[in-house]
Amino acid sequence: MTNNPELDVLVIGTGAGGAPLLARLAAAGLRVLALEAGVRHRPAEMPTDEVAQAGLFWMDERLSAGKDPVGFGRNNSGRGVGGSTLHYTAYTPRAQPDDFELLKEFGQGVDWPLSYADLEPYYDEVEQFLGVSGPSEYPWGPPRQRPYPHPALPLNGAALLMEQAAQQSGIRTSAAANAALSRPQEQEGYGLRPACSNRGFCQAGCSTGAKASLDVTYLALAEARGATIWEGAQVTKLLMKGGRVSGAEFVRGGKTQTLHARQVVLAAGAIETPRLLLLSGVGNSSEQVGRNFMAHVGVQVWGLVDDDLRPYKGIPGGLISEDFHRIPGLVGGYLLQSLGVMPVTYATQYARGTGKWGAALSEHLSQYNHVAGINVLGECLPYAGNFLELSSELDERGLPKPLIHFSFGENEHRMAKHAETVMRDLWAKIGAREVWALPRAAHTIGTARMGHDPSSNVVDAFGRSHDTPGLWICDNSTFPSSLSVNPGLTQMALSLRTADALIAELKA
Ligand SMILES: Cc1cc2nc3c(=O)[nH]c(=O)nc-3n(C[C@H](O)[C@H](O)[C@H](O)COP(=O)(O)OP(=O)(O)OC[C@H]3O[C@@H](n4cnc5c(N)ncnc54)[C@H](O)[C@@H]3O)c2cc1C
Repeated sequence: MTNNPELDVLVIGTGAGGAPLLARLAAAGLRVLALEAGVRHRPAEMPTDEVAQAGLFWMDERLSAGKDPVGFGRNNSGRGVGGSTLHYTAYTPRAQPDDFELLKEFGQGVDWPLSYADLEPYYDEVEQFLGVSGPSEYPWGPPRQRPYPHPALPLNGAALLMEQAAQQSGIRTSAAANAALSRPQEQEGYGLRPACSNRGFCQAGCSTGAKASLDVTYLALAEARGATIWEGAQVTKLLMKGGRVSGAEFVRGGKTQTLHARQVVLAAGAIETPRLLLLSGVGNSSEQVGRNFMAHVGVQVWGLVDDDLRPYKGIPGGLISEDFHRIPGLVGGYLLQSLGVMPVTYATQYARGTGKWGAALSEHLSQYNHVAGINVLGECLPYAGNFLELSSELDERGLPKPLIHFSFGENEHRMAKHAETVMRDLWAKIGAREVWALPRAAHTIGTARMGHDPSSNVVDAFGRSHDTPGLWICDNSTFPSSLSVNPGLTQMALSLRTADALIAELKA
């Protein structure tokens, strides 16, 4: 049994929510420790081999229900020091101001309890710190305070084709903001991160440190400033004392241990965070824990072309269009992004999306070097029927598995259809021989929503629990709406904002 009464803050999870906050708290001189279920995956130990890299993903079984059951596992969440950023594509667009005000604009969805202006300084800080590479001019959203710290990265084969097709269709595109370096950058606590070598296996882990996963950026800074990270430590319960959260019980090296702290930050992601809250019976007087689960409309459209594209090569996240940020008749909109894809991931997505198997699948995969993909991230509204609950099935620790109910609503179906038509047209423009769509939902969002009203939200606008002192939540679970962009940058900005509120409270 371990006990450390001196700890100011205990952080659970070291992904996009946990890591920036850990660094900020440590830099403020607070005594902080993070418990991370996964282990360290150092860049030099990342083989260019998707199968060997399965350890980057959260593979414990999650049960899926509903009309559009979400495929978990390698599809959508990470496990390791750095969380899902170890395998993210590192697309880092900002949300647009109106993303935070869907209800005001459409009378549907939910408004955030904060605005773009509240997040803007944090967006800027994160982009500079990670070393985001991006365009000097970006056609969408408000003007930036400062340019991106590095020029945009080169486009891969699919991105070049998408750019050509979009030009013919009158759709504007731009090189995307991507948190991989186009020039070397010194990183406190890590050393020199080199420029990206275009290896292309970003989603199997970057082997050079060029991609800004959080292990080589905010977590390196956190440790340099005195934070402690315990890897391989899976929290199984939040502990209460005197009506407040006082620490956590966790399993490390086969032993059950406990740690106590003045404040606890839950940053375990949008599935494990509500699961832990429900398992512990904490923070749920609103009865909203687990509710409002969202996953982006993520349909992909692929084209078969003559060019030898080698889809595994180059930056997988290169080209973007936000021309469909608003679509008449729909609530919200979507962005278009070019794809790069590794072979096993592609085979899995193709088999899942088309139901093809055996000889038909093998035959299709023989053309892998000639496939070009585009995908969308579209707004998903929060629905009462989309939620996480504890299943009666138990995992190997004897804890209930999470069961996630998910069905797209009318808006999501219409958006996916709209996007599919746009993308099919794009591939038709450049003469693709065959075009097919893979329906998909992307990212895990919602389940511990932030908002002003304690009766319908789990945390406040800073991530502070409405009903349980000592508890903060800082991960994708707190998003009130899905936003029509990739969630990573917004999550890191929120993390710094939560850290500032926490520091203010601890130092008051
Ligand atoms: C394939 C893929 C590509 C992506 N690409 C992009 C992209 O290009 N751009 C973008 O913005 N976003 C992208 N994302 C999404 C992005 O990675 C996530 O939105 C973001 O990392 C979520 O942050 P989080 O803190 O909520 O969770 P995570 O980053 O997943 O961190 C949660 C951490 O908590 C740990 N944990 C969980 N339970 C426990 C427990 N009980 N005890 C201790 N530790 C625990 C986990 O191991 C994990 O390390 C991608 C995601 C995937 C899956």
